[in-house]
Amino acid sequence: MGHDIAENRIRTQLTVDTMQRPPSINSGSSSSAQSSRQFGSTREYMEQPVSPMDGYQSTKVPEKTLASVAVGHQAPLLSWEDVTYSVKFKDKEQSSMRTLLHNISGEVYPGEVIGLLGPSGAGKTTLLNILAGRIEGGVLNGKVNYRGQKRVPGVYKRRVAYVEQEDVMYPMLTVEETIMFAAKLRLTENHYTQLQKVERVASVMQQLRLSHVKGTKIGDALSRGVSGGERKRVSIGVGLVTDPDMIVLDEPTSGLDSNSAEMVVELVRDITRSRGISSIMTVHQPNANMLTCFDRVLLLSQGHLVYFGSANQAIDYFEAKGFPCPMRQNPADFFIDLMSLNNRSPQDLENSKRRIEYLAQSFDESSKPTAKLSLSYGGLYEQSFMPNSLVTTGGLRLAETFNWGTPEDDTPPSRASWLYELKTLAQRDAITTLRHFTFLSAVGLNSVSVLLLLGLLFYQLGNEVESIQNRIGLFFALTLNSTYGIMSHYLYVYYKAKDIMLSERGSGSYRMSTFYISKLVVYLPIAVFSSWVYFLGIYFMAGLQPVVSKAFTSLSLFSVLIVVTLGVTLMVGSFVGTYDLASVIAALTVTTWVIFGGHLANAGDLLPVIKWMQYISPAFYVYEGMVRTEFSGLKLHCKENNGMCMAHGDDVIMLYKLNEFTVGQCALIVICMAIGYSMLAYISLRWKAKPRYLWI
Ligand SMILES: Nc1ncnc2c1ncn2[C@@H]1O[C@H](COP(=O)(O)OP(=O)(O)OP(=O)(O)O)[C@@H](O)[C@H]1O
Repeated sequence: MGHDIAENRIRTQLTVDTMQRPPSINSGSSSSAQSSRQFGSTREYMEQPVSPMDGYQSTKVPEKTLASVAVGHQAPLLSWEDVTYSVKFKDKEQSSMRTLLHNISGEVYPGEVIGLLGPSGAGKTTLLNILAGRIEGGVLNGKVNYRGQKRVPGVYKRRVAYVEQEDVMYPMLTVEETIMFAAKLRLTENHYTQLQKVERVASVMQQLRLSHVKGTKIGDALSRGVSGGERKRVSIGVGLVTDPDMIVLDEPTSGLDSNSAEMVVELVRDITRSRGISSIMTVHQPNANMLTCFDRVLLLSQGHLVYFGSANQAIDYFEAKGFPCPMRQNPADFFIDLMSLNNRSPQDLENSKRRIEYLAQSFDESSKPTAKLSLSYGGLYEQSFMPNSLVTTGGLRLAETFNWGTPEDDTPPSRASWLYELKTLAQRDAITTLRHFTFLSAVGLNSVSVLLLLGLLFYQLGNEVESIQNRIGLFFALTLNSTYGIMSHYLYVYYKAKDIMLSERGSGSYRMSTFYISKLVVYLPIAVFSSWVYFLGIYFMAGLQPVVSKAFTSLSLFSVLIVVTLGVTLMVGSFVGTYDLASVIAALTVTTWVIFGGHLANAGDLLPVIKWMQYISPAFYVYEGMVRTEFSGLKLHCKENNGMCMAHGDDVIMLYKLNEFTVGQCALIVICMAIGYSMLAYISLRWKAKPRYLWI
């Protein structure tokens, strides 16, 4: 019912537009009406062969012209000309270039909402990413101007809010916290007081109708949170809180029911108009109501621009081309059908290819006169291009009153200070980590189970000769467990955080260094303190030497091992693209450390060709250091009939050849490794996570 009303609204609007259009423009319409075919359904006429010239003579001035001149004296916020994008395409035999976008031109004005529509694979996301400055790889040609000038990446990415298809947010934060942290990170403390940020967050939540769920967690597949529509609105809120010039949304309606989807699109339209910003969004299959929210639609098919103008007039335009929209059909469905390849038979496929080719070619021809005009900045359009009775949308009208200032005024928004940024990120990391129930449970369970298992297994070892093997085994078990435990727990949470960082850094939210250090600041205390719990518990349960300095030395060595392991975990996590591969590499690394840790093979008896691996294993130094600390000065009880008795712990050290380094040297080497691996982790992160976007 709602859709029928919307379709009628579009059609009614269409009638008004047609009546108001200047005679020169209307003439095309009337002649085309005669030439348009009369088929029962969209499908039927689409399967008919189309002559490339059929309807060509009746081409009207495209709506792009109308929309461009509708804002006559207003310069576009963003304009793009002849954008062509190709990627390397690997066939079985050879690799060649495949062009995904062909000479796409257009522009968006302040206060305007543009819908990017087309069938799957048409190139919508590709074009959107190019316009948002988020395209990586391939060859990009053409021109994109922001406020009439070439885009400056550092400025542009902070002026444009990009809402990804997948909502990348911390599930444990509430709606309010999510938007508040975005405000804290992206609104500098020099320009905005805390109160102003709070007010701004409240206003964004109100505008996006999120106030009633401000205390609800975002949630994810594992924990319940806000609804899909609300989550999408939070993503939009994160972008809006910085007051961007433009908001770019990739499939904001995907996965939402039609009511929620409509609400999202309507809100974007309202915000665009009330704030005088611009919006561009891809929508896979908008219903008729959503279509009315777009000031203009940009229709893509097979990487070609097929139409760019108002949705109302698109129906008329296509009718002029010989493709009337069947009554009662959702115009958006009609557009998509018109632009889709029909694979039902080779003949259908051929016909649909020719139809798309024809539509692309005829739009390209008819839109040429305005392409250059739309890229000019600040200048007045020629009055002769301006029809007297244009139907402008609310958004476009609002845009006329919007004043940009001059491009020279366009200084980049300043950044928060390094310390403030670190404090904010660490605060956010602390909250998200402490609310991460699964993670904390895993860490807690590991500590308690290791304490109980090893504590009971090696309970009160005593000073008999048999305790030598048990002591050695205990130190091996401790190094093994701590390294495996750290890698498995922290690698996963780091990957999740890295995904969010990559998305947030795309908008220039914060520095890589603050992200990395905040992770260390939060992860290290949790990792170290949780390991102390079981280390000290086991130390006393096993009855190791009750000397404070020995307990302290072993604990310190063990703590540094935790730090090194965390450093290596972050290094693998930073360097390797996927979690699956990283977890395999991490497991392999720990296995290698443990194999060469000095326990499984006698430290002094390794072949020279592999002995070097011992020296890169932190487990080796920590193991040697702990064994030396425990056994030095230890008196063992020899039984009378045991001729091979070792009465002193130092003999054990000699027997296992764990006397290559002093305890102090072991500690120093592991501390250097901890610093080295942590730095390598940061360098890997900078190198691998550095965006390599193409800019034109
Ligand atoms: N990096 C790439 N390498 C090779 N092909 C690519 C690459 N990126 C996109 N494509 C191809 O380009 C075409 C357009 O992709 P794009 O994601 O822009 O389409 P879309 O219109 O957004 O589709 P959908 O609505 O299904 O998301 C598709 O055929 C896709 O497979």
